Amino acid sequence: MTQSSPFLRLGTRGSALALAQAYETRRRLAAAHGVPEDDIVIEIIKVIGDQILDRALSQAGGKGLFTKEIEDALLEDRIDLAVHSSKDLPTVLPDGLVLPAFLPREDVRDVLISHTTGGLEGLPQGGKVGSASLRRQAMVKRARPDLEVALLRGNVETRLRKVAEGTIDATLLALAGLKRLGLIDRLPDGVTATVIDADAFVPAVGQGAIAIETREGDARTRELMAAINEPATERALAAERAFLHELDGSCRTPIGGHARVTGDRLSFSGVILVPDGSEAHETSREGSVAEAAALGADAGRELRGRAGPAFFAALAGA
Ligand SMILES: NCc1[nH]cc(CCC(=O)O)c1CC(=O)O
Repeated sequence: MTQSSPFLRLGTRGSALALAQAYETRRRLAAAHGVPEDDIVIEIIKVIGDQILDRALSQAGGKGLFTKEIEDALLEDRIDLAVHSSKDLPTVLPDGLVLPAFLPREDVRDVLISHTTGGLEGLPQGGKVGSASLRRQAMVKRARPDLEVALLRGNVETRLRKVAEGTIDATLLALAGLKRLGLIDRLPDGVTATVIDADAFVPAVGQGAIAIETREGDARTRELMAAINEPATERALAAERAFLHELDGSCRTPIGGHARVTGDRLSFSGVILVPDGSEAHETSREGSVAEAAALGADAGRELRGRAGPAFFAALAGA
């Protein structure tokens, strides 16, 4: 095939993690359709979220900061598919875009990176935990009110280095990211990784799952994507994204949502917290995978009702 007509044009951010996900997607597509990997061209697209490193993204406009420029490229027909961390995707897509495939999910759990062993319980009294995630900050405060949480942004390697250098006592990262980067087995000297149970520390909606976005009207690409979709992950994401959609489109709510699919059954756990961890509301659902989105939405509505307007008003003013 000539360079002017590749089999597919794949768009991605340029971070090491984004590229690892793009390569995995390309590998699966090439294998599924019997084409050389070189026929799937990777276009690296700069996004605003990668350039804002000095403040919490929730303050900089929240969701969409990692996706806007890539979605523009899709809408303008400069690429055929975009590869995203599901976690970074808003629950409402721009008109004309769809998510026709989710790849088999990596481990959904968070990992505590620290000098000490014993996970969160092993951290020193009053220790400092760096994270840019409102969910992780609130869950840390809930488990250990004595700990100080500090904003820590930057890519995975930068965050690991901050712990290694002792600027902070610990940080939390997605195990999925560490695995995809091959970092889990070569952490900097002196730091330990402790995987945290997903029931105790509910992961972010979409954590560990790669989502493929395409134009709604591009039947060819959508059909090509169907070959790499994993239904169990797609169903889990339907539940989690419906839950998130009921509660927050803005990325300002500390929120966790996690669905597990076993055969045709789905179980879902969701939690919302206030940023200092002093208040939390949790719920769960069990049901058929066929009603994934309805289960997630119903769980979201329950928590919205239980938390009440004052909970959300306090977040908006935070
Ligand atoms: N917000 C950044 C981001 N988006 C997805 C991942 C990890 C990979 C994943 O969850 O699929 C990360 C880094 C992290 O949270 O440690």
